[in-house]
Amino acid sequence: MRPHRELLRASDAEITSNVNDVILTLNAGSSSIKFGLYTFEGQSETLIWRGHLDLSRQPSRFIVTDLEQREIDWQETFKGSSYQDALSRLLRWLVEQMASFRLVGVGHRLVHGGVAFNHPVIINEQVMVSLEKLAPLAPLHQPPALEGIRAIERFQRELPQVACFDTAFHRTMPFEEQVYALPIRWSEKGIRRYGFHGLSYEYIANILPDYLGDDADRRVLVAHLGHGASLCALKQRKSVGTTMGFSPLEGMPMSSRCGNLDPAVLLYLMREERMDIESISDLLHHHSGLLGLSGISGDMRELLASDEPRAQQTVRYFVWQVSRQIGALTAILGGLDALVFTAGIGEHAPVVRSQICRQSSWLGMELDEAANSANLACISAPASRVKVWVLPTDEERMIAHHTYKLLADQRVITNEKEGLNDDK
Ligand SMILES: Nc1ncnc2c1ncn2[C@@H]1O[C@H](COP(=O)(O)OP(=O)(O)O)[C@@H](O)[C@H]1O
Ligand SMILES: CC(=O)OP(=O)(O)O
Ligand SMILES: [Mg+2]
Repeated sequence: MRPHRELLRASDAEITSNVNDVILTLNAGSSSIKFGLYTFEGQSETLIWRGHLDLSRQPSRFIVTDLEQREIDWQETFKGSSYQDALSRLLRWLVEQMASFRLVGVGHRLVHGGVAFNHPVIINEQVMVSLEKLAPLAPLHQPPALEGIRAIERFQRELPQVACFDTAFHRTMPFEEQVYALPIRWSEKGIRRYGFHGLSYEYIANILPDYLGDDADRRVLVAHLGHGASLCALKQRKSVGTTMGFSPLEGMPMSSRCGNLDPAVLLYLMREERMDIESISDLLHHHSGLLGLSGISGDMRELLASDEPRAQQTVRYFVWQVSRQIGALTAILGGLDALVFTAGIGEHAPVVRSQICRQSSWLGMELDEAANSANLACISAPASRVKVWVLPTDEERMIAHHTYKLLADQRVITNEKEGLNDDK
């Protein structure tokens, strides 16, 4: 199940770098930071270490693993539980590693790129001003990512940093997917559907031919089911529709986010319950979804392990809503050839996959339950008309790829190999 690195090659055949030069990737989430360290030999990136700082449980955890997923550093707890504390812990660890490596660039996942950012960009002050303006549209993700950029700037001022956008992959969606039925001037002002999880979908689109062969270009739905959850409809491996919209709140219910909601509910909460903007935002982002419905947990692992009827009802609700959206996006595609599960729930919860496929069996989807339980790559029965896959996503690799390519194209990273050889 390892990704086919060839597909993620930089197109410029000239690009090479010193093997000790590394790029750091940062993927800031609402309750975690995922990071990776990559070297670039020739034209393709190689992961050295990846790590995870989990702030959702106390004590906060800092874990670093190598290519074989062996833990190479493990700090059960570190002082404090804020995003700042986590970043400081990460930067301290990085300094310890710099005896063996030279950090030449940092790539960040920026959830929101608005209409302006269709491609990765090198970050400067002007870019930062634009990104800060977009922060209110993704309050769980954009502020921590911006904090990460500032922290790296304080750490090493001259280090080039690159922003890679979740929204960029969805710019191929047609007009019908990109606008709301508001007077068109609102769309021109940026009140439109952007879509998210784009780096994850781009990665899956890149590796699809390895698994699906020629069928990769047919009608494919990707279900990114993690802490946040969305679906993306792919035709010729380009996004033609997605469930998230203006912000990562739209679409399916998520860990603590509500998903689709009649806008009249918000008007009611303001008018009748006298709720202010901050409390509504807190309700929709932090207290809704699986957590709000079950009253138990927003973590699918805990819901699946619980005997409480409300936990089981919440899992059924999630399955129902995902299946509903599978039907809607299949209509946009005009039929379905393959369904791909990815991200935390998609990759690790066979029970949820099985229930979703059972509810979508009317589409011609039939699982091989043994393959599903074993988390194999192809989990559909041989006779299934719609093929079903489990493909682990890798947003970090996508960020590393974009960062290296952009910095090399712009000659911000230079080829020092010859110089090194001369020294020998
Ligand atoms: N073994 C598992 N079974 C069920 N759900 C799981 C499992 N492992 C992880 N998850 C779910 O995946 C979520 C995290 O997914 P992930 O893609 O890492 O999300 P994010 O990037 O948004 O933090 C958790 O909230 C948890 O509900
Ligand atoms: C956009 C989004 O919801 O991201 P995540 O799933 O990482 O929270
Ligand atoms: Mg994620």
